[in-house]
Amino acid sequence: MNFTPTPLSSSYLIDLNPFQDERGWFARYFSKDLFEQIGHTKEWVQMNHSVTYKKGTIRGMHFQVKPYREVKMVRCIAGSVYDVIVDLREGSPTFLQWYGVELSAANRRMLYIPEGFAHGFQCLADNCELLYHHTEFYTPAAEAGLRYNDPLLNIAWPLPVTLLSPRDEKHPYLTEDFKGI
Ligand SMILES: Cc1cn([C@H]2C[C@H](O)[C@@H](COP(=O)(O)OP(=O)(O)O[C@H]3O[C@@H](C)C(=O)[C@@H](O)[C@H]3O)O2)c(=O)[nH]c1=O
Repeated sequence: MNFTPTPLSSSYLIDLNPFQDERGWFARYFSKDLFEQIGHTKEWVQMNHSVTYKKGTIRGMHFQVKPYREVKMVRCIAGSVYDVIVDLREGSPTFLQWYGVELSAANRRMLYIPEGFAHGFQCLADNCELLYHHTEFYTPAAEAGLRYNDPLLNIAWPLPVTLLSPRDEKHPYLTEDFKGI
């Protein structure tokens, strides 16, 4: 595995190093010792899988607030998505900056998302599948979200939006006095 820091501190793009032979390939995508080198010491307590049917659909932007903030690691195993994170850490030098990257079944990249970030993605193809690893349990009372099109974030989504969940249509817009999570 190769860990490449993104412009938002403590978040990483992770590339696999597959062993290839005539049968196919084999790759490790988590190893406690290697992840400790990037400061990851928590346990994954939940793993989720989503399928999104339609190109252009957005899911996000989601996060959990204290004391249920969580690290997430995401990986696309079918299709291709534009994956976006937003730094919501109070006092961070990159507060409210976003970073986007294509994750696909073909490039096998993963994104490591520290606590204090919002996360979302747009499907670049039909039938995209994502795997998520979480360090906290799903806690509906701690769930929160940002609007994908918040003018204070100005995220450059690559495609017109074809579908959003009713919940994602209703997240509040940020205000100038937002101090972070
Ligand atoms: C996120 C989540 C949802 N659910 C339930 C609640 C709801 O009935 C149904 C669908 O939930 P949602 O509409 O919130 O799913 P979705 O909009 O796909 O939420 C996901 O979005 C991406 C961007 C993320 O980063 C994920 O962590 C997660 O927040 O699944 C769980 O049981 N466990 C979970 O961990």
